[in-house]
Amino acid sequence: MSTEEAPRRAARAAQVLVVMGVSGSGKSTVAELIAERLGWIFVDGDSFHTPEHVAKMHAGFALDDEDRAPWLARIAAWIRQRLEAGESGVVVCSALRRAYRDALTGGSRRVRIVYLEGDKGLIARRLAERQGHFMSPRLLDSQFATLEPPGPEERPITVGIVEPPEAVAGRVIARLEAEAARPAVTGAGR
Ligand SMILES: Nc1ncnc2c1ncn2[C@@H]1O[C@H](COP(=O)(O)OP(=O)(O)O)[C@@H](O)[C@H]1O
Ligand SMILES: O=C(O)[C@H](O)[C@@H](O)[C@H](O)[C@H](O)COP(=O)(O)O
Repeated sequence: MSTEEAPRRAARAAQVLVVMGVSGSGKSTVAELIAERLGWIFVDGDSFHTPEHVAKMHAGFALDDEDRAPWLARIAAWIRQRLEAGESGVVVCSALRRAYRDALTGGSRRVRIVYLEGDKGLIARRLAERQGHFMSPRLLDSQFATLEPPGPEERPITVGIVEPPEAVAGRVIARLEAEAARPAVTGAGR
C-alpha cells in the first residue's frame, strides 16, 4: 500500500478519535497532525469551554465534575453530529475520568479513545515552555490526580509521547491502519 492510500483506507467508515491525556501531554499538537494526515475534521475541546471556566483554570483552579459536565455534553454533541453526518473527525479532550469518556463515546465503537501517555516530569517541562495558553501549569498535579488511564475494555490506542509529534501521530495512524486491515477483530460496531 502506498503512503497515500493508507489515509484513504482509514477514512472509509466514519469514526471519531478522542485524543485524551493530561494538560501538556500533546493532545492539540498530535491530534491536529492526525486530522491533517487523514483529512478528517478537527476540533479542539478547549474551544467548548465557557469563558468563566477558562478564567478559572487560568487562575490555577481545577474544574470539578459539575463544571465539566456541560463541556463534555457539548463535545459529545459534536461527536454525534459527525457520526450522524457520516464524517470522520478528531477531537481533543482531556477526558481524564472513565465516566467522562463514557459520556463522550455513548458506548459507540465508532468513537475511539487515543491516550497520550507520558510521565509528569516530561510534561511539566513541556508545560513550562508552552506559550500563550490559558491553562495554568500549576494544575498538572490535579490533572494526574484526576486521571483514570483507560482500561483495555475501552480499546484505547495508547501511545507514548517521548518522540516528536509527527512520530506520535504516525503511531496512532499505524494502529488505525492495522485495525482497518482486520475488520473481523474490530467489527463495524454501532
Ligand atoms: N511529542 C512532543 N514532543 C515535544 N514537544 C511536544 C510534543 N507534543 C507536544 N509538544 C509541546 O508540548 C506542549 C504541550 O502540547 P499541547 O499540544 O499544547 O498539549 P495539550 O493539548 O495536551 O495540553 C506544546 O508546547 C507542544 O508544542
Ligand atoms: O477537565 C479539565 O480539567 C479541563 O477541562 C482541562 O483538562 C482543559 O480542558 C484542558 O485540558 C486545558 O487545556 P490543555 O489540555 O490543552 O492544556
